[in-house]
Amino acid sequence: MFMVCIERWTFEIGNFLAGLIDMTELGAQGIIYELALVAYMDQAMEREVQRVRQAFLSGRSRPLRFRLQQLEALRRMVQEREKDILAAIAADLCKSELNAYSQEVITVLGEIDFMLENLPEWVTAKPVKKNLLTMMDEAYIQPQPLGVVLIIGAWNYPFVLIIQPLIGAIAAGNAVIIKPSELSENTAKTVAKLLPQYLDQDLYVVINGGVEETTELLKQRFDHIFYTGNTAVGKIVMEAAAKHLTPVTLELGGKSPCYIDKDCDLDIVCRRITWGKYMNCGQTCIAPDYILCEASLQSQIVWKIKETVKEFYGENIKESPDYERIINLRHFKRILSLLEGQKIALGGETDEATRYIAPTVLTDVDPKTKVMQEEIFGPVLPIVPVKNVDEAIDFINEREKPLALYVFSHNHKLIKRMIDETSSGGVTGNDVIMHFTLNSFPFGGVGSSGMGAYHGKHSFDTFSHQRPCLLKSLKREGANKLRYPPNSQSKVDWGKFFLLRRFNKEKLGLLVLTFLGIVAAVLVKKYQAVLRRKALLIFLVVHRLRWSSKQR
Ligand SMILES: NC(=O)c1ccc[n+]([C@@H]2O[C@H](COP(=O)([O-])OP(=O)(O)OC[C@H]3O[C@@H](n4cnc5c(N)ncnc54)[C@H](O)[C@@H]3O)[C@@H](O)[C@H]2O)c1
Ligand SMILES: CCCCCCC=O
Repeated sequence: MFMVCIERWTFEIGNFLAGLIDMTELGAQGIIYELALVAYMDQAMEREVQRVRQAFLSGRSRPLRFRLQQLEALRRMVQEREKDILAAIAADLCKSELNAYSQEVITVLGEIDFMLENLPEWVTAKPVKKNLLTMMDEAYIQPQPLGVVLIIGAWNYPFVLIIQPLIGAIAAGNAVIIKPSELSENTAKTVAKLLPQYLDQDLYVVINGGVEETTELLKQRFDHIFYTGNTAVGKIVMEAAAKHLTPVTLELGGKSPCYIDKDCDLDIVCRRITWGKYMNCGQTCIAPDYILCEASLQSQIVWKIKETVKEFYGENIKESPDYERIINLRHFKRILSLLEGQKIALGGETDEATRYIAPTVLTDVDPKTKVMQEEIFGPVLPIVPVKNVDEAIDFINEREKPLALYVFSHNHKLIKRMIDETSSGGVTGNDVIMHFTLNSFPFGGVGSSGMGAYHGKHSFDTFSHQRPCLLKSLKREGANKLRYPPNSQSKVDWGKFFLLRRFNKEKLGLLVLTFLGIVAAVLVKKYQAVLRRKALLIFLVVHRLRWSSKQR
């Protein structure tokens, strides 16, 4: 109905404009038709967000029992439809089902189990310390859902990057709109098909689409936006969120450095780096982006990575089920352009038809070249020689704060120093990627690699409002006189005493006396009858004794 109206309106205005601005009738109508489509999409998005908001306002996402049921249903979905999910990821990234399971499904199942186990404790109100003014009151923090949350996912781990934040948002009692990446379209379609079969259809909704749809979606009002993707779009998301003062979590990227100290076991170091760098064909947000080491280590590192690549992927890497492909031609060409003018010490073979790029290492890389100016997000590993750890630290600190930092050394003090003197979203010493797997850690960036964090309890906190609740009684009004006008020096002094904890002996003595007086008054009131009986008895005994003595 709305569309029909828009079309008629388009036709009229189009004709009018064609005459007015001397354009062909068709051209003007075309422009207006486009505008009308945008308006239509805008309305459709608004209606969809309204529908989800109504569901949230019904209150049914809040009870603990409901949240646990939905998380259990999500777990059932992952278990029962595992084949569909793995097939979709495989189709998007040319990934084996075993790898898709280990990299995405295990993480999701682990996160759901962790939530189910801990949620009953997390949702309960937590009492807080009180001060002298509130010691008779009830004071606690009650975590509450934020409302309607928008989750925008990236394509490189297309399942876990939308489902893991969804778990946190459900656990915290929110309604959720999920916008998967359009680049991993098979996973996007599968999630859109499966979620409504298992979860509440009005509270948790998938909206698929590209930049245009996301732009329209971002015009709507949300209570939180959780975005995963590149830094440039992160800025667009934050700008859109600012219009409604919506808080954001931005899970972005960056160039994660990897420093190799000469005091280490290079065989082990290179095996770990090879695993983390070429997993998912280098398309991992926390993959080591480049290596910093002394120039003399380069040739050994190249040799050992070469041996490990052979061990992991065999002689014919293209045939390996463990080696993925680049997501699309645009990214394929972008990565190839980073190789221009570089010394390729390993790999470099490519095949455009299958978007294959071999595991590649570049040596003696000049920091001013293109490969060191942007996040690589592909299987290319530059080695930048530095003189020592001091130079490595300076190198890192002169650049944007990365999402991850890796340091390899037998020297524990050197690792600690590197941690103390640099900044990054997270750190793993003597390994790569692994800090992502520990759900007691907050996962997120800092500076240009992002803001906010998630995983486990950190997800629950991200999607909750920590609401301070103070419950006072309508009695004890006398004590409140202190804060009511007219103010006086004495009131300020008492305020200082109660709130600043600067104990003034004189005032404290007075307070103790007052307190003892109150205790005495209470005791007297409580034991009034007994005291009266005792006093009467004493009086009678004394009287009787005096009377007896007089008789004698
Ligand atoms: N920190 C993390 O957890 C994490 C995880 C994965 C990827 N990343 C980072 O993400 C980047 C790769 O992802 P990507 O950005 O190529 O993914 P992408 O192209 O899938 O984009 C991410 C999302 O943003 C939306 N989007 C794209 N352009 C937009 C626009 N102009 N306006 C509004 N929305 C838009 C897309 O529809 C998609 O849902 C890398 O930098 C990587 O390091 C970070
Ligand atoms: C082992 C899974 C790593 C997922 C990292 C997410 C960022 O790309």
